[in-house]
Amino acid sequence: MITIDALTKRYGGYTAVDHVTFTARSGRVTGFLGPNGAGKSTTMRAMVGLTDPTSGTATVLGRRFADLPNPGREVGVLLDASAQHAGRTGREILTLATRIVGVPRTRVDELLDMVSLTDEEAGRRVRNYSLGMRQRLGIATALVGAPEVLILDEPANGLDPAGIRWMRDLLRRFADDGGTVLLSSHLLHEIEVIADDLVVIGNGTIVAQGTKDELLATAGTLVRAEDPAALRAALSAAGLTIHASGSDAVRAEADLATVGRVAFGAGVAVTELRAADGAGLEEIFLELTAQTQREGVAA
Ligand SMILES: Nc1ncnc2c1ncn2[C@@H]1O[C@H](COP(=O)(O)OP(=O)(O)OP(=O)(O)O)[C@@H](O)[C@H]1O
Repeated sequence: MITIDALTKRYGGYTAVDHVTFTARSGRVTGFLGPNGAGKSTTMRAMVGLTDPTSGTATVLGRRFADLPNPGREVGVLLDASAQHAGRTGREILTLATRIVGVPRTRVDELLDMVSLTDEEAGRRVRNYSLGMRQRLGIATALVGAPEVLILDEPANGLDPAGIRWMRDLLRRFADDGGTVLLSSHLLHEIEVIADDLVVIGNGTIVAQGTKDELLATAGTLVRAEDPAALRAALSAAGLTIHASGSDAVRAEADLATVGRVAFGAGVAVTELRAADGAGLEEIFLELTAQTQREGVAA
């Protein structure tokens, strides 16, 4: 379990993280989601003692990271897959990690197997690794001490679709065995298939959190009609909050039955009616974090 309580980090007059509070629970994969510069890395660095909070606390398994007796046995950390020594081979890096954490060298082959790096790949220097291979090696390094908690910053970066599926299965098994997983991403699609819970950060503050299912439910209903203007008018007249979705569809903040009834009552012929699901969640994410989007995405 990871507990973040009113965590604030200021750099001079700039507040990078502002009273952030959330919990990543054991047995769950928690996705930490936010656009570039939202404060994800700063929060994660504070969790593992690399950044001193200005105020507030971050604890892992009930203790500050610095107070854990052998952190490598309790918490696996991957903050930057490119931070490994480029001149060492993958096997050398893992062997060193086993010595630091204090586990038998035989663990290296188990780990290589776990992250699907072949013997030949493990013998190459890291400077010749693709980003995806670096991520696999980084995840293997995080797993060296068979920790209870995993903290991974953008671990899906550089992974191809098969790699993302592999990581999802690995993290799922880890959580199903009772582990706690916190992983960050600025891409909703990467995280929504993996995460059970979501914490959304924008501009240094938490803008939404809950189970993925809860957040999906708030995504509402996607509806399309032959006459979009009549549909919008009917939904608005019924007091529903609506958002444009694509060129002519509408996302309404209401359940399927309500939206269907309103359209039927107004005599509007509907051509599509479904739960807004992932696409809706993406819109919510963009709306919630709109102020922090450099590209100025409209809410
Ligand atoms: N050492 C520092 N000094 C000053 N500002 C910093 C420092 N570290 C981070 N920041 C600022 O704090 C804000 C949050 O940065 P952070 O790296 O936590 O964001 P992020 O959500 O991880 O973004 P990304 O998805 O781009 O990695 C940014 O505006 C960043 O410029």
